[in-house]
Amino acid sequence: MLEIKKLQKSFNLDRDNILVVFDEFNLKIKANTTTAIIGPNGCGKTTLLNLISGNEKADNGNIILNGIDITNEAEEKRATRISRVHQDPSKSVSLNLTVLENLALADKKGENFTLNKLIRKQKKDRYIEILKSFNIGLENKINEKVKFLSGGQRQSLSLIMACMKNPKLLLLDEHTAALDPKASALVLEKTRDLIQKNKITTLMVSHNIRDALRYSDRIIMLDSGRIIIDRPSLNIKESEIFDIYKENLKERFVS
Ligand SMILES: Nc1ncnc2c1ncn2[C@@H]1O[C@H](COP(=O)(O)OP(=O)(O)OP(=O)(O)O)[C@@H](O)[C@H]1O
Repeated sequence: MLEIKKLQKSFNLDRDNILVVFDEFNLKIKANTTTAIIGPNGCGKTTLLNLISGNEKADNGNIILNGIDITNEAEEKRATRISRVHQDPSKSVSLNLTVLENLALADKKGENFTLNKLIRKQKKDRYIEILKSFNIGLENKINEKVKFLSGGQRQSLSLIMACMKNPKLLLLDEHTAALDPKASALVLEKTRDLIQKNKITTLMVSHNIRDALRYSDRIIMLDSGRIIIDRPSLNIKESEIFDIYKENLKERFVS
């Protein structure tokens, strides 16, 4: 359902230096699966999500979502089908608006509206139901500004908002990296529930190999824009990933 064909992306660092991040990069992602993307700093994880979401433009190649070539589509247009949750909540939610106002905004993604007309009683009841089903007490904080919520509550809200319009593709960009271990575990559990319930195809970038393995069907490791591991998550151990990674680094420095 997501197909990336011969993707190329370089950045002009200065007049004489070009950094090639992806050179003829190919990837196929099956519908209703969760794929974890791991790899060292600078290997291209965020750039890949930026290219898929339209935040960065590809130099060449194709990105095809559900049979439609979206390579040249504007980010706003893609956003009606592709949702993203960032590590930094201020990129996903409006911190100075209330929980309810944020939900109303997410509900109107891709449409023209005025905020004060949005939150009618009927809608409010629906939003409260959605929050209740998440089961972390957010329904008691609907009129609270998001900046006063805990990190875990904020990321949970970001996630609910990202999934509200049933996206075809969900991009999780280290969305629990800034949380403490307990909040991170809670958000990851809730993420899995939401993805499974709504059957959302998901790409999850993570630096935590254990979480990546536990919460995905397939694990991909990138190194310098190349795939060096591509395995079902059930068929690979954390230690094996470290070994392959170390071996790859060694080869790179020897050659
Ligand atoms: N806008 C940009 N201009 C120049 N170079 C960039 C730009 N965006 C990314 N890069 C470079 O591209 C490479 C890949 O970056 P990217 O952020 O995708 O890596 P990453 O795997 O997400 O790393 P991290 O784990 O540190 O977040 C890095 O060398 C980075 O410095």
